[in-house]
Amino acid sequence: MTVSDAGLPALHVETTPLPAQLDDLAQLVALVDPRDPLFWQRRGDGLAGIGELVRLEFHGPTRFSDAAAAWREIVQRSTVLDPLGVPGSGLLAFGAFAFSALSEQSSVLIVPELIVGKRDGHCWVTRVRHADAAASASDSTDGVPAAQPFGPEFSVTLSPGALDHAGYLALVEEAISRINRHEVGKVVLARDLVGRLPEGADLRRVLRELAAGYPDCWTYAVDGLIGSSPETLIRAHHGDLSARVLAGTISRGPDPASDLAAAVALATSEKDNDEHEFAVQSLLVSLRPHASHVAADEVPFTLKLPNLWHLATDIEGTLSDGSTSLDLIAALHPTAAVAGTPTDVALTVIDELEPFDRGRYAGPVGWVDAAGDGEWAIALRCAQLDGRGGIRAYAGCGIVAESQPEQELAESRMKFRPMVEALL
Ligand SMILES: C=C(O[C@H]1C=CC=C(C(=O)O)[C@@H]1O)C(=O)O
Repeated sequence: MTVSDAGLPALHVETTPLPAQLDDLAQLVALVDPRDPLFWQRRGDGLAGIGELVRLEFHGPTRFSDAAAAWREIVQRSTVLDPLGVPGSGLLAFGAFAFSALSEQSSVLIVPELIVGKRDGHCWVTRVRHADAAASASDSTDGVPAAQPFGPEFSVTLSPGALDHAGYLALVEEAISRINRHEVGKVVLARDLVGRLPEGADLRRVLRELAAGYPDCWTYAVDGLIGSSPETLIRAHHGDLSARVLAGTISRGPDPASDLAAAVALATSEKDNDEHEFAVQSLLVSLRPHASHVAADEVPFTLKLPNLWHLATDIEGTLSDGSTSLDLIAALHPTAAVAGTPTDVALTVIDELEPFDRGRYAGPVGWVDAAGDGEWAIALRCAQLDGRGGIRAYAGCGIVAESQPEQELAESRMKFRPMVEALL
């Protein structure tokens, strides 16, 4: 953490309901910083963060518990006036966590100065300041700040990074050999694409493309991590918990008949159902100590996205131990959808085989509020910006005994599509 416990701030937070004036999704995304956006959105509801009032960084194996402890302390010291009480109103921090305890990349919690939110027909603005700072003149105006016009269009071509196609095929072959030697049951292996953003690129354009193209996914931007994820790691609201596990993938068909055939092939594929079951079980095992009444459908459903079909299982439960959503992501990460099974062996294999640091790819991304409630996705279909124009996108595939390297390469290409197309 960059701030010692003693240095954790006391905040004054005030949410003001707004007349429903944010009907248009473009308006919400237009509010964020074009170069360093803080953003969270799904199905037209979302949160735009403006300004960075508090930034906490964490590293290593204690990154989640340090973040949970720091957040508890900040909440305890702060005053929150929130007459609305809907998910996302009041005090909140956006967060993004590194996948690996060994990552060089920091994990962050960021409290914006201003949050504009839209949820279930409610719109609001939340203003946050240090408790000992005088309220500024703008605090007395209840409106939404004016959006800056969008910058010029730009295009970024992504090309293979640390791992080219041949390299990825070899990696998958190696993973299959290890699975056949019973060293590991399933392992998720990723590859990367790299590119350069033009000077001054307006990232709101990328977010707008992602949100419009993937409205049922979580479109996010936190500290240069940008993407659109279909996978909900955990949502916590007043004790109700929900998660969506995804694993098992097939390409969309080019016409209705072949598209339906693809969905049926996925739903009946032993390989994909095995891969999926690993992921569901890993989430259930990690969630049960914190929840009662945990329920999951017995058979996965096929989730249709614009670029592919996934096998999906929705899980619900009731929080039983007072954990915050930060405690829960600590318990659930990494699921078998992004690591493998058994988790510790899969992590070692990933570490040995992948020739790059995953950074925050496949880590939790989302937000936490003053009650500890929050929404956290798994950071998939994403890219990380390095602040100097460099951009690195990631996509991975669950490898099991029946995997075919060429098919996994093709699958990773489909998973890159959201970012590749949003940057074009
Ligand atoms: C690891 C990724 O996807 C996971 C989520 C859904 C389906 C997956 C699969 O079928 O392999 C992966 O487990 C990724 O998109 O980079």
